[in-house]
Amino acid sequence: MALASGVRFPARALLRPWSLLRDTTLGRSEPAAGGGGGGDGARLFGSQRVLVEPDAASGVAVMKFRNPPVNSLSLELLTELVISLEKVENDKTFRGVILTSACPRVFSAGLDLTELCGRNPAHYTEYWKAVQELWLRTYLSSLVLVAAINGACPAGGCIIALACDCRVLADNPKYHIGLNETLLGITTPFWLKDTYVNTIGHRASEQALQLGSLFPPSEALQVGLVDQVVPEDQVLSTALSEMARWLAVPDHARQLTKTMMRKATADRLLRQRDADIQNFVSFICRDSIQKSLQVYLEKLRQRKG
Ligand SMILES: CCCCC/C=C\C/C=C\CC/C=C/CC(=O)SCCNC(=O)CCNC(=O)[C@H](O)C(C)(C)COP(=O)(O)OP(=O)(O)OC[C@H]1O[C@@H](n2cnc3c(N)ncnc32)[C@H](O)[C@@H]1OP(=O)(O)O
Repeated sequence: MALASGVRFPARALLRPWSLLRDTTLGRSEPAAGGGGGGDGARLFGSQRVLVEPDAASGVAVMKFRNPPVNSLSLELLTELVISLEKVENDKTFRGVILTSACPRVFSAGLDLTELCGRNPAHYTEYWKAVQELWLRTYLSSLVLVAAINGACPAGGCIIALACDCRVLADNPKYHIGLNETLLGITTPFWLKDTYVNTIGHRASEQALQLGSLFPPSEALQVGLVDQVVPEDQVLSTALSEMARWLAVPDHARQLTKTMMRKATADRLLRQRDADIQNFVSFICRDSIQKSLQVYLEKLRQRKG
């Protein structure tokens, strides 16, 4: 399936893309009707790993990641997120999406490390295409995207949040947010670095990226990585209030302004997408990088208990 940003999607999504989306209304499991869940505010649609709660009356859909235990961005979750976003975008009932987690205490643990370790170049190629695709689709979305960050938000989790228009973080000292790639022995790709710079500025990014800083809520607010820090039980309501503020602006003017602000950053990736994939694949295939990632994953597994 060729998506708006030009990427061809994994074979299993190619065959029957909508088969990934199942109607979860009243626990039924049927193919979702094309065109989205507009019209009936109580209707749910989504997929195994992405729950979508549309409210047609307000034109806002709440999209919840549910890939337990930590919402790591597996190829399946990336694919389902792209398809869910595309579905909401194509339904003109909707003007905004709130991205949040259905897993307790974690927004997203970032890229699924098991997708980055011990696989072959063809797999890394497919995986990185899906990462690029999700970023492009979120970063350039014509909808208002608000991140309701209700848990830890490292690395790829932060990347999703950064692609949104606005970020609300729960005030829990355990809910760190940031790009910690260097601590895993890997480098942040240029387009994600650019997104960081666009959000918190050059000097703060230089420091945070080199140190792999994960910021607790108060520091994240101070550095400008999030727009609001609120008590945990107010994250969603605050995100909805923020959404209302953004939706009060006429769509066409807001969308043109968003494009004006973001196009150069996105174009930089679009111009060298294949080269970026090749770069990633040769980088991730290095023995030294594979070793670093294995060690990091092993430490994560042993940390428990
Ligand atoms: C010179 C050329 C340059 C070219 C450059 C080109 C490309 C650049 C190359 C690479 C860029 C790649 C970018 C990567 C960005 C990423 O997202 S990497 C992922 C980083 N993520 C993390 O560091 C987070 C790790 N996780 C945690 O810190 C914690 O799990 C948590 C999120 C804070 C939650 O803690 P909690 O205590 O609730 O849970 P556990 O830690 O017990 O975890 C439960 C379970 O889940 C497993 N797990 C956790 N995170 C991941 C993950 N990201 N992927 C896969 N699995 C994960 C964990 O191991 C436990 O598993 P179990 O023991 O089997 O139960």
